[in-house]
Amino acid sequence: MSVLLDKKTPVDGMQAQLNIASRAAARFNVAKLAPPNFCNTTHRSRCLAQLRSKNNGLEKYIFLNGLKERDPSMFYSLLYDNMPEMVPILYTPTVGDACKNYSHIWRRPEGLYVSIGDKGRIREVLSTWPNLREARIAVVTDGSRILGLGDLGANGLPISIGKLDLYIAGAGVRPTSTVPICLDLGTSTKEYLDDPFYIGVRRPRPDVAEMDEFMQEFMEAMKEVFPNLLVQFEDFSTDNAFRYLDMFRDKYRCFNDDIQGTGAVVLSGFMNAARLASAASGRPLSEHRILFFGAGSAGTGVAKQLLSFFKFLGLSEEEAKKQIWTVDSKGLIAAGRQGLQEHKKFFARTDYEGPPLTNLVDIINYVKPTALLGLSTIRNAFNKDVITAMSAHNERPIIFPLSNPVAMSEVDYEEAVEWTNGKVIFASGSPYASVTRNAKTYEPGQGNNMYIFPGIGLGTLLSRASRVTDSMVEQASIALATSLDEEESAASLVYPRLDRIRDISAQIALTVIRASQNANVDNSPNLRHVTDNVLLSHIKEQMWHPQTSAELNKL
Ligand SMILES: NC(=O)c1ccc[n+]([C@@H]2O[C@H](COP(=O)([O-])OP(=O)(O)OC[C@H]3O[C@@H](n4cnc5c(N)ncnc54)[C@H](O)[C@@H]3O)[C@@H](O)[C@H]2O)c1
Ligand SMILES: O=C(O)C[C@H](O)C(=O)O
Ligand SMILES: [Mg+2]
Repeated sequence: MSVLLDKKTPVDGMQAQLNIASRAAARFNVAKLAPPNFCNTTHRSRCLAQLRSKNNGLEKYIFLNGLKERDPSMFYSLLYDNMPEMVPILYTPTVGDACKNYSHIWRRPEGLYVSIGDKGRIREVLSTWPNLREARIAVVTDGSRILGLGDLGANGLPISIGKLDLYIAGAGVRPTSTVPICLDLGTSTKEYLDDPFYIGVRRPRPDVAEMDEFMQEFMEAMKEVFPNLLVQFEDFSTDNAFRYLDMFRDKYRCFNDDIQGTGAVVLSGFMNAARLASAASGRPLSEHRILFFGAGSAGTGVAKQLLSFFKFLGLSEEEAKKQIWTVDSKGLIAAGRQGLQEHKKFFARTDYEGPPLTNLVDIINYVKPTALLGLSTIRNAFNKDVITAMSAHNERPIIFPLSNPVAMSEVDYEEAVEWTNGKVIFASGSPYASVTRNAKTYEPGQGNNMYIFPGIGLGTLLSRASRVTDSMVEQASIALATSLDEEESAASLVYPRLDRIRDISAQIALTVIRASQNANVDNSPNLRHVTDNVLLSHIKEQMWHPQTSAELNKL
């Protein structure tokens, strides 16, 4: 049985190695040095009250980070029970602030840095990780495109930590089996190079050849040092994101969250959104027209995955491609444009030969899309004119401003509701609160890959799949789309509520395991011969659980 799988054990390993304080806390109880009226249940409420007393997101992040160090069992227990409140702090959007300021708020080592200077001895550096034997999932960033915030260099580590917290809380992956990694290759951001507190190497980023050599050595060393590891690539700048996925996906157990995870999560939300829009307009599903504003790693990854939406309806790949238009900073992407980057060529329109179309409203009036998806990092790009143009063509326009964090969102929920008279079908990358208008409450969806990667990871680990195949990712997407319960469907949601994420991750893991078996990349033969019900119970049994408050009390 895998080490991911022990249930209800207190957290130690990596935490204990890095957290002398947590051991001190354990001794504190044993030695009965607690204050006379100390009780863990009250202390739990005290911790929550302390969290809520902080004035801003970054302060809350720092508080939670400290709690994780002092008392990891309490931290995970609180996170598990309060995901809708705590996820936006540990993850998007506040993790963006934590990254930007990481060199200033840094308190202790909490992940693995592999620097460009380590080239030639990366294996040795990786071997210093405290929980070598237990390691199962690494989230690896090079800090070059953190959310929509640009090149944050070595400050990118919190994004890996935040993703892994979601694996732990959202899929029951054991904390000691997670490995947050930041590749410290320099930064092109002058502000950091000039900052006396900057924690990374002070140099510009390497050229492609040097970076490729580094990455080859890194991935080989990862496989040697952590033979059971799944690698999730996160927030690499677009060219590198595509290149390393292509270079490594058939050789190592890895996937790229921004390309594949985002593709899967948006396909899933789009399937539900298209049904709602078609119910209002009577338009056949196969006639949806999708306009992407932003054609980077995320935009292109999502567009490729959305081909499946049309293929499920019987369209060929060529026919499916015709339903998709892409826009970058130079306007509508047409095949005739000179110097198109490689990843933009696939969706470049061959049927547009006019002068460059650069204004989004003009593009909408030309394409007449049913859906507008933003992955551009351009705040407020979907202004009132844009949303009004979408409304003019659609009874219920599908508007997904997917850029993160909130400060990069193409449109805020309140405005989208206002400008469409409440008709919008909406999902954003970062969380928004519900909106009440004319006594009616509208609830936004959150189209964030956080709904997908925990289940893909869990399924990959339990099946011991040697690769993450396209079919595993696609099946994950379908499982998410069909996971809405009755109440969520009745409320016309396009994604399930976050507090159900564990159940959903289990469902996703099941389909990922089945897809790995169908692709013959699985290495857990026992799981092949059980029914889906038995497999689902097995998955749930394998999930790690933080201690409950009653269990904490017994310590
Ligand atoms: N919701 C999610 O789960 C999710 C997942 C991954 C990425 N994202 C977000 O998507 C955004 C983009 O990520 P990426 O990796 O693709 O980044 P990127 O920098 O590679 O892509 C940005 C794209 O937007 C285009 N763009 C920039 N300015 C523009 C303008 N003025 N007009 C039109 N297009 C413009 C660029 O040409 C490029 O094609 C980020 O904010 C990221 O946080 C969200
Ligand atoms: O990190 C997120 O919130 C989603 C996504 O991976 C992103 O890069 O924006
Ligand atoms: Mg990302």
